[in-house]
Amino acid sequence: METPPPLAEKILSISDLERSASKTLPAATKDFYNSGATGQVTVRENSSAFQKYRLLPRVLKDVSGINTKISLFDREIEFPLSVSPAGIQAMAHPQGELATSRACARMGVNMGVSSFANHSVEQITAAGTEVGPIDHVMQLYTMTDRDKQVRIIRRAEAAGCKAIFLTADSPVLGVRYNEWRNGFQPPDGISYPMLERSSEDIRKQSHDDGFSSLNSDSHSWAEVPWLRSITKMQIWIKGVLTPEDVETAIEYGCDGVIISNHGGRQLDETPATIDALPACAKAARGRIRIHIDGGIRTGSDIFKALALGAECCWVGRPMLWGLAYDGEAGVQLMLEILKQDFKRCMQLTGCKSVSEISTASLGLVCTNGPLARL
Ligand SMILES: Cc1cc2nc3c(=O)[nH]c(=O)nc-3n(C[C@H](O)[C@H](O)[C@H](O)COP(=O)(O)O)c2cc1C
Ligand SMILES: O=C(O)C(=O)c1ccccc1
Repeated sequence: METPPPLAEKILSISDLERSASKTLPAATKDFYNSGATGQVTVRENSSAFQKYRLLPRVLKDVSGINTKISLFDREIEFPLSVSPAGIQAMAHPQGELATSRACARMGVNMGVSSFANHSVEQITAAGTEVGPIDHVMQLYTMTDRDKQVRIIRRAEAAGCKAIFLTADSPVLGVRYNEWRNGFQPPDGISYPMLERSSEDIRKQSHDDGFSSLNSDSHSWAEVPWLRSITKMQIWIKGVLTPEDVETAIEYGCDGVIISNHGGRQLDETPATIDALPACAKAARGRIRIHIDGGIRTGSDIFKALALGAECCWVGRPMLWGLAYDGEAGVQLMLEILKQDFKRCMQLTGCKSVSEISTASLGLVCTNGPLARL
């Protein structure tokens, strides 16, 4: 067997990682991971919308002994970031979710387990826990087979997951031209153990048909009391974009919401999550936890999201690029880049702890005129 070439490139940023990973992945996998829905408007805007904000540093502030930590699920994580649940990680690296879990544990952040993971929740939580303290959450869709859904919940509980992330933005998959053009299917040998689907089962259907045969488009808020009646895990709603739905999540007694448009992969032309965040955070008035994902690629993106009212950010594709680049070490590198970048951003804006990050450090770029204060 040939030895692989040394990792020659210097990876300093998440865009370096994206570039490198996109070269190594097969075209259909790269398209599946990187694309958004329909016209690609939201996937692009998720990242570009951060650019309307500028940072306003306060100078000559003592930032020695800076603390980037936040509390989540009864313990501290190293900085306000975790890894979103994303399916089919074994296409990026054979170790897939096991490598992600180990890297998250090594870096002191948490991880979401997709119900379309290629390893079981038991294996994934064990892999991380062997390395260090880490909390996992189990992502769920509303499924056609309720008994199967209950089995997933019981397995997640037994494996120590702290929360269910109910993905609420996907009664059906979004319009994914790339998948249809490429006839996208996961490669042979890949299974979905949480969904009890073997590699042979998966290859009998398109990804789109497989998704809709497992998940139900008759989902509703009634899912929440049902989940509450069968589990003590926290219940979070993933995919909220409006203050109205924040209010509803509060009425239903949910523990948190993820302001998310599924990385622009579901309904295109939804707002960038950083643009949806302020109204959602305002509606929450501290009554429910507000987290965000979508387009976060730098430390200043994390900083801006916190300033605008999020408690914590999550990243999806950067983890997949890290995995494709170098497995566990690649995901660790991705997290290290974001952690160091966020820390520098705090130091240079003059914020010594996360609680000091507020709109006082942000300005809004106006096309004609000076920076608007928030
Ligand atoms: C390849 C891929 C697979 C995903 N699979 C799931 C999934 O199984 N369940 C889910 O709720 N979200 C899934 N997501 C959405 C992520 O959880 C997250 O919302 C999104 O990736 C965040 O945007 P970002 O990739 O720009 O960071 C997936 C995203 C990608 C890119
Ligand atoms: O592609 C996605 O966004 C997604 O949610 C998903 C669903 C099933 C398997 C893999 C990814």
